[in-house]
Amino acid sequence: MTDLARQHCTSLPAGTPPLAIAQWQALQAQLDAAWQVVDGHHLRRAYRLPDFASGLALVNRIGALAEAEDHHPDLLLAWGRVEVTLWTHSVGGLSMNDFILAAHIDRLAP
Ligand SMILES: C[C@H](O)[C@H](O)[C@H]1CNC2=NC(N)=NC(=O)C2=N1
Repeated sequence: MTDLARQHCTSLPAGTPPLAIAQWQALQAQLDAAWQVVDGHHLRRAYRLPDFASGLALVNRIGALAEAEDHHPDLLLAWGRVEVTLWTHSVGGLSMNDFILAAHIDRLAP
């Protein structure tokens, strides 16, 4: 298990700034290589699945993690595809919480 996957999301004080480039690059290196940082603002991973039901099951498992961590990705479900997009609304960009939740998601078998 990575260090990130041992951590849990925490509520961030008002005014917390988004992570700087060097900070998110170091965290991204600890995740599955499938995660991409898009526009320096959000974190995205796409999964290919054999059918709709497998994607729905993955969405449900990610949803349960999101509720447990009180940190919620946008989830796109299509036939054979799930896309997970994470950012922290309260900071207007990326925070530690995005990388912690991504590390927990990486522990789920797709
Ligand atoms: C009160 C509660 O902790 C907040 O609304 C949480 C819920 N889930 C969240 N999810 C995401 N992705 N960003 C947030 O800032 C966020 N805030």
